Amino acid sequence: MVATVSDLTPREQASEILLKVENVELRFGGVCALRDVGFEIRKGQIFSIIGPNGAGKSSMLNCINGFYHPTSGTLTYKGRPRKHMRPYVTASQGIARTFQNIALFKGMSTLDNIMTGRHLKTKASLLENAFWFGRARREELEHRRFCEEIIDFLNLQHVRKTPVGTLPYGLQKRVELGRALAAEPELLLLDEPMAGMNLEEKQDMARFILDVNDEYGTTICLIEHDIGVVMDLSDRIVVLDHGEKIGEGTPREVSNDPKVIEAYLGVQEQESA
Ligand SMILES: Nc1ncnc2c1ncn2[C@@H]1O[C@H](COP(=O)(O)OP(=O)(O)OP(=O)(O)O)[C@@H](O)[C@H]1O
Repeated sequence: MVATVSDLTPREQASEILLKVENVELRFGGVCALRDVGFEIRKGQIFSIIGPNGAGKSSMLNCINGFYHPTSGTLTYKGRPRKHMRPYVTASQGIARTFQNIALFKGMSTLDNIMTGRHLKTKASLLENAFWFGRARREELEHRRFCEEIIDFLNLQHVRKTPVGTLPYGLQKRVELGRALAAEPELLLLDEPMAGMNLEEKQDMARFILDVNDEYGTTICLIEHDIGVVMDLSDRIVVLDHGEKIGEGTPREVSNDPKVIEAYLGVQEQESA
């Protein structure tokens, strides 16, 4: 199926390509999760991937952060094509992500969970860390200061010492965002950050995503089923269906694309009616 791809706005053209996905195919035995998928994410964009259940959205994020390896095709990040890259390598190159299902240490506090996002920034040796002297001590104080800034930024001060397992769902999702931000990502992958949230929690999360993009300059790749949120937040959207790209463009272009309406948006409307 040939997807409609619209022109970029002048602002998008002016910013460089951070991630280029070309002809990516991903197979699990007989299941083709992604087939010939391609798109570009430019620096500073909020880029969304949408589509029905099983369309291949999470598989795409998993390819970007190195959790899955495409069967064929290329991913080029910051100008360098890469193959078979492990998640810790992609993380060290500035790609962070949150998960569809919350993946936090439930018994640990908000601050300690966010601190775990700093571990790739640690340079002190095992010995220095074991005895907490010299570089280890200095680093931990710097990391703590950085994480406290994130806590302020995300309005989590009132729960900074609370074990995250006792927090309401919306706040846990916010802590997960904080942990991803602690890694100072250039590209932040958000897998359904609003799933299971009430309206107020969604509005808060949408505001934080915009603030992260605006204040930290972080490029964001978002998967989200709430179409209203996607249309409000995104600079550009790619639409997948059965592993194939069926549309791409601005929110307005995508929402007027007959193929996208037939495969996804029309169904969404019927479901919410
Ligand atoms: N590890 C895996 N092993 C086998 N099949 C997989 C695996 N991961 C994904 N798939 C299959 O790939 C296809 C795409 O799944 P994926 O989770 O990427 O879709 P999705 O668009 O994220 O769906 P949802 O919106 O429901 O999360 C599905 O058919 C799924 O069953």
